[in-house]
Amino acid sequence: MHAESPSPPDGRGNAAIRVIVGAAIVAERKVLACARSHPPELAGMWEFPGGKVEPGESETGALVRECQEELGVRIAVGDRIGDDIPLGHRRTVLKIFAARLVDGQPQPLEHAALRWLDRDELDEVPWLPADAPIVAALRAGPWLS
Ligand SMILES: Nc1nc2c([nH]c(=O)n2[C@H]2C[C@H](O)[C@@H](COP(=O)(O)OP(=O)(O)OP(=O)(O)O)O2)c(=O)[nH]1
Repeated sequence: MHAESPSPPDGRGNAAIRVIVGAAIVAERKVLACARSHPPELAGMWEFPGGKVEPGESETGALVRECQEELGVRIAVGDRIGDDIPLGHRRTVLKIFAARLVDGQPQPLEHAALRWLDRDELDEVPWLPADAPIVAALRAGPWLS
């Protein structure tokens, strides 16, 4: 028996940390918001496209893959927005990156709906609760101005 030490906030040196990456895709001063279609308890809540970083994958690589799978687009990944966000599940963090479209127009291949939101529209959709600090950072920061 041993006491577990707290997870380091950035996951460095701890392979057990699960990272979920999300893309704040910005175009013409608007950010792309996506309505989840599953699981039932999350359906209808809005998020940034993304998902789990798979073993052996970089965070950027995972984000590019997820946006291709979910939206049918190629993105270029930019700077981090906000800090690591601990999720409810043990040892899971959410990291959001700014991104821009390189090829294609987003299609809701896995989501129930997509919306481009300008700064004044950010509160018009029910975001997943964990995304609140990112939405606040988008409102306060340079990305949508
Ligand atoms: N993609 C994404 N997930 C988010 C956000 N905010 C947030 O709390 N989450 C949570 C919801 C889910 O519990 C988890 C992501 O799981 P997921 O099901 O989208 O990941 P995935 O596509 O790799 O999973 P899978 O369906 O392939 O099993 O992170 C967000 O803005 N974007």
